[in-house]
Amino acid sequence: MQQAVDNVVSLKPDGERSRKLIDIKDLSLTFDTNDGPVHALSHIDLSIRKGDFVSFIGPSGCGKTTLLRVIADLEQQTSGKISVEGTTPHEARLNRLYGYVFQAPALYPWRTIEGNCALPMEIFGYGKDKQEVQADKYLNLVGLDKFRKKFPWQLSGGMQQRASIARALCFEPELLLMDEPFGALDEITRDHLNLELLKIWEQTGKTVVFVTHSIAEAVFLSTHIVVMSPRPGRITRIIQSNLPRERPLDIRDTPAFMELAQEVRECLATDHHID
Ligand SMILES: Nc1ncnc2c1ncn2[C@@H]1O[C@H](COP(=O)(O)OP(=O)(O)OP(=O)(O)O)[C@@H](O)[C@H]1O
Repeated sequence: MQQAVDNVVSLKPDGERSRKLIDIKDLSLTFDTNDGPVHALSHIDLSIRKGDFVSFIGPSGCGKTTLLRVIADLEQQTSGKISVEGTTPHEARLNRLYGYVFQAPALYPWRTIEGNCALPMEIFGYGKDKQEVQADKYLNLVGLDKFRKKFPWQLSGGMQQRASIARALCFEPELLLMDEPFGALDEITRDHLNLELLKIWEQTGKTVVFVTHSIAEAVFLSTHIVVMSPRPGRITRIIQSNLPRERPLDIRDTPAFMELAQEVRECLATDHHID
């Protein structure tokens, strides 16, 4: 059964329904390859409201990254419609609506952490002073203020990933698109960055779309969990979290958390066929 995020209650703290930021209707994407067509996305319907934290979860090849890339205007759909803040993804990109965090931090080794953070702002034509103020603000937010003059190779993997989150935030995009940002990190660092990310989400009120393979991570972070399945890539279920917004790590030991994780696990198992 498919249920759009839009169909479940998504309330702002004052009780009002927040506005739609991403609206996807009957969207499909087929890649033409030498081995024939690959149906990466099939009939996707999804609405994401401002302030939501939405995770895409599903087995390898179910189209999570492709869907994120369509939102980011890095891939074009074959059919169907998508709007981002009421415009095309292309216009949204030109309007600097989103910051994108990749699985690998992708920092330039010859630039300092501060210099890496400043890069998108340079491209967008920010003045030097503004670049400094913004880099300062977001390096502080991710706890890297003391490392601003270091080069990426002088930092741990987790710190590099925090720097790439600061880089994605420093031009104040409304939307944060994150493609398995913590997938390559050890569990302790990952826990720590999950907490940091929730804190940033609370403090900045951003909308986050997050790709993960981890059920625990999806349940811990999200307001909505989008379960996907492959061949063709499609949404099989959208689960709204009933967990409180405030989430210490030990929430994972509560019955409510475990029940939700079990629900996601069952959805994944139902649709996961190994060929
Ligand atoms: N540029 C491309 N050209 C051809 N096929 C592609 C391309 N990009 C992705 N695919 C295919 O589309 C399908 C969906 O890929 P995608 O990377 O979105 O899946 P995913 O769920 O993110 O997988 P993973 O969890 O392994 O990262 C896969 O079958 C993949 O091989």
